[in-house]
Order: sequence, then structure tokens, then C-alpha cells
Amino acid sequence: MENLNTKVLFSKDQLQARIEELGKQISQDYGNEPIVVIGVLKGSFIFMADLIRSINSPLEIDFIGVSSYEGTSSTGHVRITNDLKMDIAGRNILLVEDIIDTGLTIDYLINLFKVSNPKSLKVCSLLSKPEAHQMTHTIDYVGFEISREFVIGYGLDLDERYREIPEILQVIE
Ligand SMILES: O=P(O)(O)OC[C@H]1O[C@H](OP(=O)(O)OP(=O)(O)O)[C@H](O)[C@@H]1O
Ligand code: HPA
Ligand SMILES: [Mg+2]
Repeated sequence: MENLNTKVLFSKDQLQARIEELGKQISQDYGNEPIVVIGVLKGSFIFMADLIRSINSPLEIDFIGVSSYEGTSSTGHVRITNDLKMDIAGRNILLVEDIIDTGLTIDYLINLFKVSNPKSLKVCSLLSKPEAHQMTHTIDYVGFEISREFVIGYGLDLDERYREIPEILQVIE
């Protein structure tokens, strides 16, 4: 990678093992209750694909697109880039994020989704940065807690690059 200093934070095997645990936990919690799993694009697309294959409960999927980052900083302005196709009223919604950093994106989405009166609303994020959180809501399922450093790979980008890297890498300043 040109001019980017990185180190591996989570390998393919570590990611896969933790995602299987998350899938088991989610399957136990929902049982036979049908879930609408909603991926927050673009970052969640790889995690979402692996996560749903480790869930045994009946499920449907949809996606919502949001964007708020320029480089490694949140602009604080969450923009919807692609809307849901489904009606979520009266359904069990599981929002899937790649990362919760400041939490501004997930807070915005939870407030938006609540207006449509889902039966239940939970959040699953592969990564979370507790030291950076400024949000009011809690996260129901977290893969790994990490420090404030910017990370890339496994769907996560830096200015739209590096999403295809199969591991999670930490960017070293
Ligand atoms: O907790 P926050 O500080 O709001 O950051 C988390 C959000 O930022 C990233 O999305 P981004 O806006 O970069 O869009 P992308 O998923 O298309 O990369 C990430 O995928 C989360 O949705
Ligand atoms: O650390 C991060 N990496 C990639 N995208 C992000 N969006 C919020 N935080 C991050
Ligand atoms: Mg991004």
C-alpha cells in the first residue's frame, strides 16, 4: 500500500471466529422470531455477508446507505445515500454496522428507524471505539472494542480505498 503505514489488528481467522460467536448469540436471542437484518452501507457489506451466514433464525435483508466521513474524520453530518426498500413497521430490526466510532451515524439511524415503529430494534457492530463515543444509545452486539486509531479493510475505507483487504488493519500515523 502506497505510503500507508499499517499493522494487522484482526486476522481473517480472528474475524471469522468472532463472527461465528456473534451469529450464535443472535440466533439464541431471536430463536424462531423472524429478523430483518439491515446493513449500513457501504462499510458493512462484507461483515453483513459473513454474519447472516452464521445466523440460524429466519431472516430477510435490506440495506441503507449513509455517509459522513472525509478522510479519517467525521463531518458530523450524516447523509442518506440509499434508502431502504422494505417497510419496517412491526418487524424485528437488526442494524448491522462495520464500526461505531463517534456513534453519530448509529444515533441518527436509530432515531430515524424508531419513527417507523419496528417491533424491536437492535444494533450489531463488528467494531466499536468506546473512547470516541458521543452517542446516547447502546450497542447490543459488538465484535471487538478497539482504541481511537483509524482502521481499514474488511469493508472499512480510507477515502473509498482499501475496503477489499481481508483483514482489519490499523493505520499508523
Ligand atoms: O460512529 P461514526 O463516527 O458515525 O462512524 C461510523 C460510520 O462511519 C463509517 O461510514 P462512512 O460515513 O465512512 O460511510 P461508508 O460506510 O460508505 O464508508 C462507518 O461505516 C459507519 O457507518
Ligand atoms: O476507523 C475507521 N475506519 C474506517 N471508517 C471509519 N468510520 C468511522 N471510523 C472509521
Ligand atoms: Mg467510510
